[in-house]
Amino acid sequence: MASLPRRRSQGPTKETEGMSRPVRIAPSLLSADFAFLAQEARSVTDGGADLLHFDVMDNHYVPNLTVGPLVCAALKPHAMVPIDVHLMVRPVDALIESFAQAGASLITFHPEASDHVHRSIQLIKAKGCKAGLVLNPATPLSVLDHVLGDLDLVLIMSVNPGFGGQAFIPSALPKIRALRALIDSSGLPIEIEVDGGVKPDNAFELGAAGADILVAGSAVFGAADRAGAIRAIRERAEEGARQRGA
Ligand SMILES: O=C(CO)[C@H](O)[C@H](O)COP(=O)(O)O
Repeated sequence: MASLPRRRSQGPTKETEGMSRPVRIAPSLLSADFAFLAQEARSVTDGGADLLHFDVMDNHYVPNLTVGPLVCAALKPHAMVPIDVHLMVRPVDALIESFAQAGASLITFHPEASDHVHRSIQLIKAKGCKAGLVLNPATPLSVLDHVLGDLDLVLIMSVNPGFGGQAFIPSALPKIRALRALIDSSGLPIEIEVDGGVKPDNAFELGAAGADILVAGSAVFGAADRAGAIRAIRERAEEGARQRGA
């Protein structure tokens, strides 16, 4: 498993003062041309992507149907960066081992889709992957109350899950700020990922709110210059992070 670079949740040190807080970009393959998945993945990793975001939808937990572990395993040899698997399936546990074997580095799931959230998190970690919990727009931060310390990452959905190309839901911003404050006060090295409607236009606000990883589907795969779109999202997000003092 490729390990994800980690950063302690802490303010600027003497060494990092004045430096940009890194924001990683994870293009969502949901917006790629699935007939040419390896080439599509290559186009964004050559363009500077830090992760490949792999959306798994079951037409049950969410109203769409995408791909499973076979496709993830087929993609793995062509993925030059870690694969970030977002499970939008219910139940989740049965698929965790398959995706770990298929080459996922990070697996995220929705608390509403697991009968035993703590057990699902431990299962992901036992299979050697980083574990993340996904919060839908209407899911409160309080679901993190007793599991925050077990997580590597929290994914804030800024659209309702199921489709690419939706409009960003603005209430995600105060939620990201509140989560940033919670994580910073805990001192834990937990990252914040944001998914849905991410574009160069809102990347500054997302970086300023405290996002560490931005998922972008249509804004990257729909751009004539994919490398330019990745660069623009990252640069604006890092400007935002600097403004916040991160
Ligand atoms: O998880 C998702 C939808 O459930 C997608 O990753 C997300 O919507 C990305 O697409 P876009 O950037 O076009 O909004």
